[in-house]
Amino acid sequence: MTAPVRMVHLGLGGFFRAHQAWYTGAAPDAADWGIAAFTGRSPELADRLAAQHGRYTLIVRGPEHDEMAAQSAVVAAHPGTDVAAWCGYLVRPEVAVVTLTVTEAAYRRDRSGGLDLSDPAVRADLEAVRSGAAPVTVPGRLVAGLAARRAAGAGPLAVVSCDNLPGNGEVTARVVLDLAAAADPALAPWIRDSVSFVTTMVDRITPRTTDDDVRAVHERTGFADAVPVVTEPFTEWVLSGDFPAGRPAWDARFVGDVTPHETRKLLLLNGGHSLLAYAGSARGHDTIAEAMADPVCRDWLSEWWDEASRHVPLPAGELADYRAALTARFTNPRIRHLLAQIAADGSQKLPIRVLPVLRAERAAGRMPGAAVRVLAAWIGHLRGLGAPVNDEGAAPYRKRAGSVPDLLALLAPDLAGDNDLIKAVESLGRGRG
Ligand SMILES: NC(=O)c1ccc[n+]([C@@H]2O[C@H](COP(=O)([O-])OP(=O)(O)OC[C@H]3O[C@@H](n4cnc5c(N)ncnc54)[C@H](O)[C@@H]3O)[C@@H](O)[C@H]2O)c1
Ligand SMILES: O=P(O)(O)OC[C@@H](O)[C@@H](O)[C@H](O)[C@H](O)CO
Repeated sequence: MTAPVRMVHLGLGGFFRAHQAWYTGAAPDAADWGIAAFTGRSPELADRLAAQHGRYTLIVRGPEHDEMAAQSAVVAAHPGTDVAAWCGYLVRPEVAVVTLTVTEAAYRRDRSGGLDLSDPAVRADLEAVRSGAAPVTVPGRLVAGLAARRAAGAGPLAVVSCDNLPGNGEVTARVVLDLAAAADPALAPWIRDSVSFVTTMVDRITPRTTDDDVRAVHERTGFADAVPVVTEPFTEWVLSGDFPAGRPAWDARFVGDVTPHETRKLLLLNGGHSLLAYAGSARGHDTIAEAMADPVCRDWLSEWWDEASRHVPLPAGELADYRAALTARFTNPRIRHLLAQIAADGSQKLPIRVLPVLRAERAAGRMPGAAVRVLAAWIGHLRGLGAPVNDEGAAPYRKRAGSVPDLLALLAPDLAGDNDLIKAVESLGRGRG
């Protein structure tokens, strides 16, 4: 029997299906928790998944073999443009949880961390929310859905961001409340009272599915699955916040403060990924595992982990274990995690994954060679080295990529007067030719 829809997801992609949907399907009360999932933008995955009634295969790819399991937590799939269907779920009192995996850029923040009200798409959505037309951005869709819920008297619910952003619950609350306050003064107080913005650390490496994966699923299971998902055996989910209308009995960790866990993961795992994406692709590698087989990249990663670990508030033993586990995960030769996939949206990722270490090290009077290397490698990438640039926010940085001081003035104005840092970045850039 199909589970009733009690969860709604925005950003239907690989990671959501390997992580939140997997946790929901594996929960002891899975029969009570169906998910209606919406793509962020293009309809393609929704159409393909809907044609399979939401069913897909999760390929859990270990270093030696694959395990394949049919997944059924997703009971409806819709294109993100179907705002009527989106609001149609949010007005149901039994819908208790909204999850998000929409990428860092989709939160549309300005430099202060609030909603970027100068963004034309945000301004258009402000008008759309006011006039009852269909919004396009993620904050716009959330606000439209919450306005519909309020009007229907459907009660409180939880919004759970699962994107790689520090304080992703607070980030989501801020952009939603900024838009709501600008659109309808009565809506923001209702959201403050009725919506719980849960903060999470999510972790499961999920590379893009390839045609070989599609073929392998068909051969092994007999199911002609057009949209299987590949992931690694490791998985982790740490959450902090309330679920006022209930939640599935996920086998996750619930804590008062996610910060130490997210700092560990964002700096060591994601920061390490970004280092390899820019510096490793410039050395001719295509995947994380290939870069890990290069002793030069391995040394660079180890330097980064030494530097970043100083700024993770966890015991040394725990960090050593995490590094060992990360090494095993990154060297899994059967996971083809493309450096080009990880390199995308660097202008959004560097400030989160690398700049906190750079700032803290400079404040302590040290020159952090590894953080400088990631920055120099990203600048090299903007100049055309390694993985191609796939980043909507990159244009102003590309214009300034010829000058480290100009680029720094835009990326991190507080560091722009640091001449020693500028020299260090420039000299690494020269060294890389
Ligand atoms: N892939 C991983 O290993 C992994 C692991 C942990 C967390 N995450 C988080 O999940 C996010 C999605 O990763 P994925 O692997 O599922 O990617 P994906 O490309 O498979 O899916 C991304 C989804 O986000 C939507 N989207 C992208 N940009 C958007 C925008 N500007 N506005 C609205 N929607 C947008 C897409 O339409 C799609 O539905 C990542 O950005 C990251 O924050 C991913
Ligand atoms: O998903 P992104 O684009 O934010 O970052 C790319 C990778 O660093 C990321 O997806 C990791 O694989 C993931 O965070 C592991 O849990």
